[in-house]
Amino acid sequence: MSTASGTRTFKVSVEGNIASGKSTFLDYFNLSPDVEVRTEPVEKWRNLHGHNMLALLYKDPTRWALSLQTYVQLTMLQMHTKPHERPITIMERSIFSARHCFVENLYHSGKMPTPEYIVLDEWYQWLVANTDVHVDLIVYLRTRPEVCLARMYERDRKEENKVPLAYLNGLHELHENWLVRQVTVKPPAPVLVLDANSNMSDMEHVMEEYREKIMGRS
Ligand SMILES: Cc1cc2cn([C@H]3C[C@H](O)[C@@H](CO)O3)c(=O)nc2[nH]1
Repeated sequence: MSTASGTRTFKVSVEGNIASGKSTFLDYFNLSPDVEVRTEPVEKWRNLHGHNMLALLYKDPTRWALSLQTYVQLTMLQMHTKPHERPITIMERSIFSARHCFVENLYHSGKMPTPEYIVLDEWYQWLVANTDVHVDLIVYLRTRPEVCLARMYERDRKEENKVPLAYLNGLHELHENWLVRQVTVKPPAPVLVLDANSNMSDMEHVMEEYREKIMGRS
């Protein structure tokens, strides 16, 4: 994918569980003029023409999982395909984690009926085959679910205030299967695994190292 000015864009997706530290990690890259950071469009999911799709999901997942995940898939596709202005684009999550982590988790935890799961997968398979959603590198912020649970409650996003550890455990295992064990589907790009359990502010040196790794690969 080339930028408007014609140079090739290096595309990175930062993956990880809920409250694994992605926003903090992305903040470190927001400083560089060569990097465009594209954060997860969670505000769109919280206000779709006045409807809070995220709140609806957590209130009644079986009723609303398809609606939210269909809209997530659209907003992630928009994030992948928006014209790239800078040599490096770093995205918060991707159409891939939408499908292989969040949709999979809802389905395998019995919150999404099989026909709805198949409809989402048909859309996903067509989009991946017919649009340019490629990424060149995945950075996986690897955490223990208990660490995410504590950070999630500390962040205190109102829709998430009843999300149980079991939900984070499910998402964790799916990230591990996808990005580390690679037993289910192969990741779409090489994976850099970063241990994100310690407090992000203690990780300045690690962030610096990763910034060099990512800038070096671009
Ligand atoms: C790609 C993708 C991200 C994503 C986030 N979420 C939820 C988890 C968090 O509570 C919130 C912000 O990441 O949205 C979801 O239900 N489905 C998703 N799919």
